[in-house]
Amino acid sequence: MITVGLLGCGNIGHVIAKSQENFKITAVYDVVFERAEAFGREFGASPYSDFSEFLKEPTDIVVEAASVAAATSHAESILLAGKDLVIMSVGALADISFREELIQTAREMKKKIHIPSGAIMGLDNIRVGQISSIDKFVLRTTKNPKSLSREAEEKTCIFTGKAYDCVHQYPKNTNVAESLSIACGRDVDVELWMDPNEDRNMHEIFFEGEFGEAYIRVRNVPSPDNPATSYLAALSILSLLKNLDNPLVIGA
Ligand SMILES: NC(=O)C1=CN([C@@H]2O[C@H](COP(=O)(O)OP(=O)(O)OC[C@H]3O[C@@H](n4cnc5c(N)ncnc54)[C@H](OP(=O)(O)O)[C@@H]3O)[C@@H](O)[C@H]2O)C=CC1
Ligand SMILES: O=C([O-])CC(=O)C(=O)O
Repeated sequence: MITVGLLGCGNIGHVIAKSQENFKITAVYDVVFERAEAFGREFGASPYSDFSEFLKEPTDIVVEAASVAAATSHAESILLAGKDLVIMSVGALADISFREELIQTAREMKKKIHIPSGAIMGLDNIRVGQISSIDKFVLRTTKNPKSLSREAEEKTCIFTGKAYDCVHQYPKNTNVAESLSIACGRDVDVELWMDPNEDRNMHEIFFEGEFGEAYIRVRNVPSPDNPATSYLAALSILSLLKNLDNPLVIGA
């Protein structure tokens, strides 16, 4: 049984807690301690108000499902505590020097940093961008204004530019832009749209290079408890955890 420490007792945390099979969430931490306590009571995990005490619990892996700020503050100490790490708030890795320091720490500690596929598909083969030339890479994300905590009467483009800038402006909505950038090895182009007639969180990926061309479109059901987050994002952590101890590795 894999033991999991959960950082962030919100929407994703609850989805994964409801489907514990080959893993058990044994320790939880949230910026609001009462939330960690309630979560601990419901799912039988120990709640912590002190992050260093949370790290002393003997867990194999910590799942960060909190915020870019949480990932930035705590990722290094999680690795230094000898735990593998799943990062959901991938925007934290947009800072290249921070990312390289984390990778170096993980290497020294012989630990892994996992970036789940999250709210998109195709991250596995998009890594060809690291070994082969890419001529074009665009992510177009379209969400209902509610998912962006905004209002709009018509379809409106609210951002065009590089992933690095987008994740800084919309850290709760465009972590996938950073996942794609890390996978393909370049700061990808991003368009962010809000559309009052779209009830899904849609991500379209346009990708051209030496290999040929690809177009991937996912139209995700928003999480009922947090419409900014696609339900698929939580499922992707579950599939990652389910396969962690499987000797058969698929889609690498
Ligand atoms: N990689 C991907 O594809 C995707 C990534 N995400 C990201 O995953 C993360 C979790 O999403 P979700 O569960 O829906 O978010 P929620 O807001 O529902 O839950 C996050 C929980 O973590 C808490 N939290 C925030 N900051 C901290 C902190 N510094 N320390 C401890 N707890 C903290 C929040 O508290 P409070 O509410 O008070 O802030 C909240 O209780 C988000 O960063 C989201 O942007 C989401 C979708 C896709
Ligand atoms: O869940 C989604 O559709 C994408 C998202 O919020 C993110 O990348 O942060």
